[in-house]
Amino acid sequence: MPTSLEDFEVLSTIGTGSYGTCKRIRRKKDGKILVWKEMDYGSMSEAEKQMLVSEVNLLRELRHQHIVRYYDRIIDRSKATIYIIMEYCEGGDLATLISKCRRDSIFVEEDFVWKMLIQITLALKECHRRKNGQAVLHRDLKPANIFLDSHKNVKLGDFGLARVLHHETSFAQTYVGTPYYMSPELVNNMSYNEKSDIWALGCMLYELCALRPPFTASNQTDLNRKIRIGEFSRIPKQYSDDLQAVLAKMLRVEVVQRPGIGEILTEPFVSWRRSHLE
Ligand SMILES: CN(C)CCCNS(=O)(=O)c1cccc(Nc2nc(OCC3CCCCC3)c3[nH]cnc3n2)c1
Repeated sequence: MPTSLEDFEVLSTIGTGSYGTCKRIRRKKDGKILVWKEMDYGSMSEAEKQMLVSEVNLLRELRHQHIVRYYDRIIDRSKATIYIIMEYCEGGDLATLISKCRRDSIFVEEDFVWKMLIQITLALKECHRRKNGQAVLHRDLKPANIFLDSHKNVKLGDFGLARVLHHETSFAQTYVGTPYYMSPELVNNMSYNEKSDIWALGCMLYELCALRPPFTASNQTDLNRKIRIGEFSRIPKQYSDDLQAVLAKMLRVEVVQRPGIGEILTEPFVSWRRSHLE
């Protein structure tokens, strides 16, 4: 019996993202709280619909403790809408957490930053693991795509949907928000690669500490220049030199000098902390 909309009760709207609306829902048969993301595919071309189908199929394959779990999808042809049913992350997103810390002038605990580093790196490791030759590069690593569960563990979210939006129909979404986390290789119009996700992770962890991105500017040209130079101030003094050192490696302008997923996980103070976290 395929899943239908009637199997769920809509509880509230969490927010509207670049691709549609996210709602908190309750599954009637067992009361489980989930979310669904409503996407209107009415204005998509056949090619885009095909991309959406393949992205949702990739989502279905990603099973990992630090990746938001995909449950199911419902297609309502009468409304040209697809509902993607996913795990509900009670702790909200990292963007909201950072803006609250900035507003209240409180810094994130160093142990939480290390936990973020380890758990997001493990999630990226799963994504980069080649699935029949198809690497699922995230392409859109940013605080608004990192969610927390009820135990403040990381859940990397909104996979693939970011890629679907990089298609021309989502012109508006592509240019919403400043790409603070753009890597030097992307600024230089080179190809996106696994280490571009490492750069974005470095930017995100830096922002978690400093409550602002490592590179900021009032226009794209100045931002690109700063990213190409790659100079940034140390994270606030209450954070350790160890943490500063790891972030500095992840923010190396030269791709070949930037550590890969494996090197990060074998960094002495990362593996030590990892053993203490698990
Ligand atoms: C843009 N923000 C101001 C949004 C305000 C809303 N706060 S918040 O910090 O996201 C928040 C608050 C409480 C619970 C949750 N849980 C949650 N949210 C998801 O997506 C949020 C959605 C992403 C696209 C943009 C709109 C919001 C999930 N996706 C899969 N599981 C999810 N669990 C999120």
